[in-house]
Amino acid sequence: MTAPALRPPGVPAAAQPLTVADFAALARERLPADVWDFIAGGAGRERTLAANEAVFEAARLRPRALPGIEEPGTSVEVLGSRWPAPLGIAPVAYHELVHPDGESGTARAAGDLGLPLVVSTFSSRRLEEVAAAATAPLWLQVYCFRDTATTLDLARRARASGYQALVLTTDTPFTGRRLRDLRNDFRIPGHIAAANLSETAAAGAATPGAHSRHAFDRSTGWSVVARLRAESGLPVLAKGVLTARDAEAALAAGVAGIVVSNHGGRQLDGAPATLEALPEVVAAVRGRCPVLLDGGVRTGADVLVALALGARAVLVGRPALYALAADGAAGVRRMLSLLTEEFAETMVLTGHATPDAIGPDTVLPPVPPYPARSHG
Ligand SMILES: Cc1cc2nc3c(=O)[nH]c(=O)nc-3n(C[C@H](O)[C@H](O)[C@H](O)COP(=O)(O)O)c2cc1C
Ligand SMILES: CC(C)CC(=O)C(=O)O
Repeated sequence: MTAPALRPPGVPAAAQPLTVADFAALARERLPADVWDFIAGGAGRERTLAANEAVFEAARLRPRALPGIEEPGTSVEVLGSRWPAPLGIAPVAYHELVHPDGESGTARAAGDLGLPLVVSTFSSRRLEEVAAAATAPLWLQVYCFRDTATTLDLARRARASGYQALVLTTDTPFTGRRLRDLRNDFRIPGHIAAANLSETAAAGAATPGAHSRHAFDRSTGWSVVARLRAESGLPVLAKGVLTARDAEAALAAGVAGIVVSNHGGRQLDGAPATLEALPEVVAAVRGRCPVLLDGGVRTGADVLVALALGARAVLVGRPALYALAADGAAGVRRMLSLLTEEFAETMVLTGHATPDAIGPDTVLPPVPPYPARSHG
């Protein structure tokens, strides 16, 4: 693995990013203000955005004295694949917004660590091109378009190019009310494309809010899961489930997995933090499918807390873009390595030799009031 070239000669090793927060600071320095706002921001008053991280920060871990673990095993099995750590990259649109390496760079980095990448419908590289760069599992995230042919075409192309699952986003009949983007009149720059979509389907995608309002199919119901499965032959996960009721509906529709997610606080402002919602969903699912979580995961200890409360694995969204902005594929590689190392160290300090052993007795449940977070 090559070291990231973030450190000019003469700059001490300590100046290297050591945390996701360090990557965020570098990204903020490097990105135009409106692009930063598009990525870092959320919907409405950004209460849910803030809560995602704050609830993780409020969690307390119970240490284990003399744990007697030389080297923990960090790998987990998800949908028949073994991941070296319970960690993957959530679908985020337009990686080229932050670095010319784009999704191909992210896929290379994830592949170097053997960790999965969920490619967004709004990838700035064609899903086939991303597959060519990948060496670890790829899943394709799917939005449902009013033009059904567009949706089904994505499902078929995913199968044809070796993707292992589809991730149906269920919380976005249109994009949330993102005040930063409205105030900035944010548009995706002209040289960056929604590369997976035909010219007709992509028309207007430069303004994501307006595009979603005319292009997304709001009449979509759970029957689409069977349709996507039949069209692609792939397992379908539902992303955006926060309640027992929706978990039941997803299972009844035949999903292979559930991602507890509030879309990084970008949809319903006031929705629970994902870590708050996780126990309700896990209890409803009763082991019938793997439950993943995204939203607010920023450290390896956060990964362990999510596993303790019943997640099989977690996904990170913004951290991938921050790391890509900071140093392209090398940055993403370093960010994923840091999280994996932190997770392994936290396993030892809490006395866990394998992820399966991490149970609810490992954490004291987070207690409000949660610390206030600033999101720039
Ligand atoms: C800039 C940005 C773009 C996103 N694009 C998509 C997308 O295209 N499809 C999707 O399902 N979720 C999308 N998401 C949501 C992420 O998949 C994920 O739910 C969220 O980022 C997780 O929270 P985190 O950023 O705190 O890790 C996006 C999030 C961000 C920040
Ligand atoms: C282009 C957008 C629809 C991507 C998205 O889901 C988001 O910005 O949260």
